[in-house]
Order: sequence, then C-alpha cells, then structure tokens
Amino acid sequence: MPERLRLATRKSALALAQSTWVKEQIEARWPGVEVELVRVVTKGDKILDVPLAKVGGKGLFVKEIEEALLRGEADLAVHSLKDVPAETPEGLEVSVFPRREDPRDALVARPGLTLETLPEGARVGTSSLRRMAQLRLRRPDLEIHSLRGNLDTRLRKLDEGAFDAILLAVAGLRRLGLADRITEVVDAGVLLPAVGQGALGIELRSNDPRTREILAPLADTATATCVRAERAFLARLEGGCQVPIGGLARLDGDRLSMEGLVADEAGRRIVRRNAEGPAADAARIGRDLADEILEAGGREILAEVYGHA
Ligand SMILES: NCc1[nH]cc(CCC(=O)O)c1CC(=O)O
Repeated sequence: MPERLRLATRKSALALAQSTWVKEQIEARWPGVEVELVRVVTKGDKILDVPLAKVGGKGLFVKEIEEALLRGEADLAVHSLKDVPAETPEGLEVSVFPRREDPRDALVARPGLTLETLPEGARVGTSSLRRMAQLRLRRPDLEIHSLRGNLDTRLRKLDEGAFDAILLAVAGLRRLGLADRITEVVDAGVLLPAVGQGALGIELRSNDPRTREILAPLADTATATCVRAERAFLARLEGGCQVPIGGLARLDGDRLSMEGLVADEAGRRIVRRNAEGPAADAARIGRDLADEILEAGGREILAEVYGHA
C-alpha cells in the first residue's frame, strides 16, 4: 500500500496546475508516496461579480482550505503566496516555498504594444489597486476598468475587445502555458509586484512532521529568504487586499535588497523606499522598511484607506 497524502486545492485552472506540479514533485522524489487532490470551493471563487477590493477580508481564497487542513481532511495545500494573509491560523504553517517563478507583472495587449506605447486613452483592465495606482502614476491618460475572473475569462474579455490591454502576473500565465500571450514583462521599477507574487507557499499542520519531511526537498532557500522579508513587510503594514501595497526582495549572494511601496488607490500619493542588509536579517529588513514607509507618509495613506485614524 502506498503512503497517501491529501492535497487540498481550489478548482481554478491555476490552482490545479500548481497543485498538480507539487503532486508530481513529491511523487518523483518519494516513490512510495501517492498524492491525492481534494477539491475545495472558497469564498473568492464564489464571488466573481464584485471587484475583490470591495468584497473585503483577507485571504478570500484561503479560509476554506485552511479549515479542511485543521479538520484533518487534507494534509497540505498549495497557495499562490500573494493570496495568503501574513498571519497563519494557530496550528497551521505556510513554511515550504519552492523556487519562485518570475515575480513581475505582464502586459497582455496587441503584439508590439508596451505600457509606454499604448495609445492615449487606451482601456486597461485590472482590479488590482496596486496595479491601478502605479499605472495611474505612470500613464494618467489611460482608462482603467475593473476586470475579475480567472485567467481564461480575463483573456477572453481582452480578445472580445472589451479592453486594449490587461495586466496579469507573469507567473500565472507561465504556469498555465500561456506565456505567449505576454506582450511586455513590466519592469519592477515601473510596476512593483505584490508581496509573494510568483512564489508558491505550501501549508501544512504544525504538528505533522511526516508531511514536513516529505516536503523538505521541494524547499528553495533563496525563495524562503526573500519571502520572509516580504511577508514581514506585509505583516507590519497589516496589508489587506484593499490597499495598494507592493514589495519585492532580491538576494545577491548573502545580501538581501528589498523595495516596497504604499500608494493611495488614485495613484496620487505613493511612498516607495529601498532597504538592504545581510540575508540572515531578512525579517528585520522587511519590518524596518515598512516602518520607514509608515513614517514617510504611509501611515496617513493606510489610515485613509482603512477608514480610521
Ligand atoms: N490574485 C489572483 C492571483 N493569484 C496569483 C496569481 C498569479 C500567480 C502568482 O502571482 O503567483 C493571480 C493572478 C494574477 O495576478 O494575474
């Protein structure tokens, strides 16, 4: 009898692609282990007609999955790390980070177009406040419209002519074999990605050493260091999905550098700062960067967006 692990997954094409990839990685390294996918529907999957920022609440795609883990109906779950809140519930941990995909955003438009060369007044679809704010700063002439749904839906709306361009994460497109739709990989200096973008986070019960042992070979140290800094940054800002926050850490040898920003959704005010230091101090670097941004005006922006002083 093979040893069985149950992997809780959402049913979206991206979630299934990511979960299947992890299943294959585990089974390739552990010939005696079989991974079974357990499908779970989350609140974020059900509410598709309202902009995500208005639905509110952190971790719209994560809660039901975590409940399945806590009830023991599944042993692990694979998340797009950027959808995972900074705080993990008692008894669970998001602690295994496979090697990160490209963290940047992609422009999908007619071939040859870039953010710079989009015609004046072009219609751009995105529901991410982070993307909106940075886009408005760079190209105030563009018309930005809300766009939700899974990747296929968004690409279809573009193809039907509802938009001249849309913005998506490079990583999701690559994982679905849709990289040929990318017309420009946007520099992080222009569109700073979301914290954790392009990375997977694997969640398990803290008291399950066997699952942790099985997952250990999938972990990538450099990715873990970068996301530690980014998630410490996010935790300090108490970032929910209603606030345009960006953060990206990079590792060069044992030096970590990180860039972060907080913006208001109109893109009128944007506070952007850099930090660097030894990789061993990743969490402190992320926290200090958040504090610096809060001091430099980020606190007022967050207070306004959250609607309290
Ligand atoms: N919020 C949706 C979401 N969550 C993760 C990805 C892409 C993959 C990733 O960033 O790891 C996407 C789609 C997108 O932003 O284009």
